[in-house]
Amino acid sequence: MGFKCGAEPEAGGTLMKREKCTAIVLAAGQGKRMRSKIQKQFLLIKGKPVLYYSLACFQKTDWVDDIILVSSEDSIEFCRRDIVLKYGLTKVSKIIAGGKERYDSVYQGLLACENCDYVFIHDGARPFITEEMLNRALDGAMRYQACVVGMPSKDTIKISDKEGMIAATPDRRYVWTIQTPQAFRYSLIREAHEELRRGDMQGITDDAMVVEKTKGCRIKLVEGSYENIKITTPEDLMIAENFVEKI
Ligand SMILES: Nc1ccn([C@@H]2O[C@H](COP(=O)(O)OP(=O)(O)OP(=O)(O)O)[C@@H](O)[C@H]2O)c(=O)n1
Ligand SMILES: C[C@](O)(CO)[C@H](O)COP(=O)(O)O
Repeated sequence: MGFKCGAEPEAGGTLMKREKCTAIVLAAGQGKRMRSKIQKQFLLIKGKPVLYYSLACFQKTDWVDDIILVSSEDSIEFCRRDIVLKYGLTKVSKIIAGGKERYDSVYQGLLACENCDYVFIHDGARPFITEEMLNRALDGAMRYQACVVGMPSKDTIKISDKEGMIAATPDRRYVWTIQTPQAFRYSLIREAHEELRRGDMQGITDDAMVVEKTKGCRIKLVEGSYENIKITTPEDLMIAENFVEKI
């Protein structure tokens, strides 16, 4: 153990033949903000489950070797029968149970990886990823060990104090809203999660934060897309219905 951040960017490009790339797709959340009886990742957009779309993108991307699907314990059988088998998602090598928090589900996914060199961590609630986006993220991870997709903020961002008063206005040229997938060299993200789990995971909302807090490596930002929304509240589903026409 003891991952060292690369001082200089490594050459990006294609994976070497022996290098293995695994996608961990998270679908173990409760979807409380969606206020729906069915977990939001299983709701339908144009007749197919939200979760299907990102799995299908990893499936068709040549250099993704396998997919680990993380679901809640009682949805494993549904995922196997009604998503993986139904849509012929042959790269899904394991369907495992997640944990209480998102970072617990990620950790279970990391433990399930076998002989993995690079890993994508992706929210199953973000259906609109593309192969180009995966390419940019992997290229960034190969150069910098860690790379996340996001988009420059279209809005002016304010930081508030505890009383709800404006405390600061960051320079918008440097403000990004962060999405998934987030791509990492496997050894880096596995060690980072293990280190932080020995300490305080409070307030951890993405995987880049885990690396920031433990390893201090520079993490590359690349463009995702403004369509790469996370299905979080009911109106997101209506927006998604429009985006899916373009796939
Ligand atoms: N314990 C958890 C929590 C979240 N997730 C997954 O992480 C992604 C992003 O999380 P979020 O949108 O917050 O999903 P939920 O936790 O399901 O939503 P909510 O916070 O509204 O309950 C989703 O694909 C969700 O299924 C997970 O696998 N395990
Ligand atoms: C990982 C993430 O999707 C990046 O935007 C986001 O942080 C997940 O947050 P949530 O609290 O689980 O919605």
